[in-house]
Amino acid sequence: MDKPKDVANDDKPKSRGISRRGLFGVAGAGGIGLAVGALGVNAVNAATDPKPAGTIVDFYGDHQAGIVTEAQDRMHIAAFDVTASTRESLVSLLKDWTEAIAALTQGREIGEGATDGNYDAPPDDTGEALDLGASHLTVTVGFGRTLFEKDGKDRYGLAGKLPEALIDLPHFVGDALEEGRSGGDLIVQACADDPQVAVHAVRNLARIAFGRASVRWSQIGFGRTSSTSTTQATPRNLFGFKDGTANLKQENADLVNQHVWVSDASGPEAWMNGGTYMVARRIRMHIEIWDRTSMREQEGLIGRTKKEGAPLSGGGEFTEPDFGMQGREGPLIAVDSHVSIAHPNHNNGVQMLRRGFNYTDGSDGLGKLDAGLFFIAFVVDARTHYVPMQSAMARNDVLSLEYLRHTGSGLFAVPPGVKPGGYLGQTLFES
Ligand SMILES: C=CC1=C(C)c2cc3[nH]c(cc4nc(cc5[nH]c(cc1n2)c(C)c5CCC(=O)O)C(CCC(=O)O)=C4C)c(C)c3C=C
Ligand SMILES: [Fe+2]
Repeated sequence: MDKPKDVANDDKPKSRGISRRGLFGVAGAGGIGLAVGALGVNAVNAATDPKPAGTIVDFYGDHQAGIVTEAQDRMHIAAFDVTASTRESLVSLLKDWTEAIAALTQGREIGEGATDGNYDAPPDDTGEALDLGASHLTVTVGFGRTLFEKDGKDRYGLAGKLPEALIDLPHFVGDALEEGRSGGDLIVQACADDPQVAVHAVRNLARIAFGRASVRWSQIGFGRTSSTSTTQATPRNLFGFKDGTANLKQENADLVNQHVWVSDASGPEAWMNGGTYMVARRIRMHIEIWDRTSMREQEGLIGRTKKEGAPLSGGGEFTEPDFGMQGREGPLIAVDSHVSIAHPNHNNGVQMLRRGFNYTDGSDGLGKLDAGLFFIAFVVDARTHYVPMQSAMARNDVLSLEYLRHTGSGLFAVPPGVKPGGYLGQTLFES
């Protein structure tokens, strides 16, 4: 099946003027796979009017949106396995995605729209986001290690451009990773105010990818667990604690430049300048056990108060923790508490930009909620900014040891932002 679909994409008309009737006329002979593959080719050349600017996050810029831009409340993230048989076909996918994302993030319909196309063909846009506006949609795209090299094969001539920082994350103590929730050649993180807008974006990008990439895993997140701007209130995670208090915030550009954006890559890695690395971990939380844990123990495990999110050493939510302050039985913030283990003072000064989401996927076979935190962090280098902290947590953080289980994992190189007329990943393919 791979070949005909690729042929459909690789043989795409050079002129954008081809009619959908023509495309589907050809597709009719080749079956539905060809039809949808062809749709992806021509998916975004007719645009409806942009929605009011108030809910639009600019897609174009030096960096991709969806990183330091204000964290929205809803997310749909999907990893893809690339099935394209040529480099050209992969590039055509990234170009089609770029055009589609530029439209979607402005609240525009894809292609000829959800209702205005050929009456005898499936609509270009699936339609469920009609009337919902842009909803602050951001779509952030990244590349997994396997895009560069898979099973010893350099499928797309990218092996020489594999950044050293795009490692296979090591196994951490207690990891219970599921293959079907881990890895992927491409990642697409769609965040929005409205869940249907985020789901619509991923669904339509998957549709455009048909024949060139297929969804490997996906996750819906329903509530943000971080703030990325000082203008945002700190949300709560499913343990009921404020999460994101000490997060890196967009207003602190110096720290963001130091800890998030790649700026000194050179030679074959220069394409990553302006980019970053996304760590994604699906972390199941043992909600039922937590709910039977005393308030004293809950606060001790986190190292902050539940109500205000203030450090147990005193002050308000944004007071710096004082790890030396002693109580009757030792430090007020326990050395094995989560914030102590995660604090930059105990991690060589490193910080990360967390942008995770609460999730629930119903209940497991034992009647327990399959719920937790889909952890996402953006870092300049996971080798310095994630692996040591996660190793320490996996070994010493009582919260992690007793209440958390990592079930999914991924590390992705997120290329720089797109300039008008350019496409996602252009620096990788054209440098
Ligand atoms: C390896 C990195 C981290 C993982 C994994 C992680 C999981 C995780 N965290 C919470 C709840 C909270 N985390 C908080 C702070 C915090 N967490 C990390 C890193 C990881 N967390 C950092 C770097 C920090 C900031 C530390 C600091 O500088 O003080 C907090 C406190 C509030 C806050 O600052 O955000 C909570 C609460 C859960 C529930 C969880 C996995 C499910
Ligand atoms: Fe944390």
